[in-house]
Amino acid sequence: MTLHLHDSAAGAVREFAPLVPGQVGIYVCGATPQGSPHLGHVRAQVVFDVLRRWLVRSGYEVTLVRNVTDIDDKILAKAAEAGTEWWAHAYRFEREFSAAYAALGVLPPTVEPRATGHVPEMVELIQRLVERGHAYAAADGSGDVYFDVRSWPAYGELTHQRLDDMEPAADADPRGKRDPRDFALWKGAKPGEPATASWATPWGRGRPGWHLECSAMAGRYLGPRFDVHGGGLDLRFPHHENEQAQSRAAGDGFANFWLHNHFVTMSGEKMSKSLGNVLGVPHLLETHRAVVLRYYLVSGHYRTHLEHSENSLVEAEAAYSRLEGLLRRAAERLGGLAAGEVPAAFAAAMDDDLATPTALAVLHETARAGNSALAAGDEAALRTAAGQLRAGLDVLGLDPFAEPWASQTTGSDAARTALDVLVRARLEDRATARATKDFATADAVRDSLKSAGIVIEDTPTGARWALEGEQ
Ligand SMILES: Nc1ncnc2c1ncn2[C@@H]1O[C@H](COP(=O)(O)OP(=O)(O)OP(=O)(O)O)[C@@H](O)[C@H]1O
Ligand SMILES: [Zn+2]
Repeated sequence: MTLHLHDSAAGAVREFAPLVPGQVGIYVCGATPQGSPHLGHVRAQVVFDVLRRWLVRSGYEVTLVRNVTDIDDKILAKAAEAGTEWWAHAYRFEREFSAAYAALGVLPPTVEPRATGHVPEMVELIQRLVERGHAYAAADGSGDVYFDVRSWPAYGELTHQRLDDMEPAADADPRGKRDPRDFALWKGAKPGEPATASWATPWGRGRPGWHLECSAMAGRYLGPRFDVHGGGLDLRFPHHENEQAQSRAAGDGFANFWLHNHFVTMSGEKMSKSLGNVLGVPHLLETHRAVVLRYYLVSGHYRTHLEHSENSLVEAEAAYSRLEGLLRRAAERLGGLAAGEVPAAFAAAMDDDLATPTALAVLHETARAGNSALAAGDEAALRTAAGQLRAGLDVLGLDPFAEPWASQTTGSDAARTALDVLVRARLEDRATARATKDFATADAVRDSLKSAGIVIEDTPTGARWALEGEQ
């Protein structure tokens, strides 16, 4: 089977074929850094990071562009509230987003363009639209420039909507518009706004409309036509519909596939700053390992919502510890461990529209096979299973021996060595007690270790220990 992806524009799963053999260009809508990142924001980036890793593993060269919308009405409003410069506000939270992505093992994009650095590309795109009769300067002299939806019969094609059924675009004063559904490409500067928040254009000073930014940046780095455009489900309309309309109306083919991730939800509702039901990433990292948060995000299919609960993170910790535990024991037994090929069933699941829940189930099967091989002393089978497990986890960004996780465990490795010395001493006491048939003492040792979360397994070569959930 080859890779198949659900294309939201087609409303169906389609076979994926890159426009240029061997190369894939992906554009993912990044953050509007008006506040701190929450778990939902990170889910979106983890989803496209997994797609990228799977494409790379499948032999493609991937260019991934993720923008930062560093100028926006909400940023201006929040900065004014906080009494800071908008650009300082945006950059502060941009850094928080970068830190959250890095903490969860999201690989840096190939390039991360900021909207404010691409005004010339935006002006050029508007000019093309004006020349082709698809954009016009507002009649009220506000300096706004609008996309003329009636001039583009394909408007609505991405989300399968008819123009007549659509609501007015609420992004600017409707008085300057030819049609209330026309959306702003460019927003004229208003009195009282900071001078630094506007740029000179043929239509006067102003700042970019949100949709225009993404079209301009995608075009700059990926060209007029590219393979995949991604983002959260909430961006399908109006953001992505408008991106596609303006790029195609300007003569660009734009995205070949549209992928949309579903939400992290709480009580069934999208985790969202405006609803106030957010869990900040730094806050979650105080009580959960980053790799476990990532395991949890990957454990759901990207097209289904992921209802957050504390219990699901506890389950993720137990499930990931099982996989990690086998890898650590295998590395210990084999004196190191190389990644191998992913299991065939894992590849089939990933090719089936990134079916990560199935892919993870395959990895748990692989770990079980590894555990049996370990117990049976079959090193060849153990090497194969553990190598496959590492390869699969690497695709999901969860390989404990790869960065960023490998260096994070250095400290705990030292702690683990110390623990090993202490536990082994207790195991020797137990062995001595058993040898003298003092079973009461032997059992007391076992019980006291158990109450500390340490389980003992008696093997033909002596007793071994593991942390609960790891065995
Ligand atoms: N709860 C969520 N689950 C999954 N993805 C999300 C969630 N919230 C936002 N995203 C995605 O994160 C990316 C960056 O979003 P953006 O900065 O525009 O935030 P937003 O949607 O305005 O967030 P909020 O609703 O919290 O204000 C987008 O692709 C968006 O769809
Ligand atoms: Zn976008």
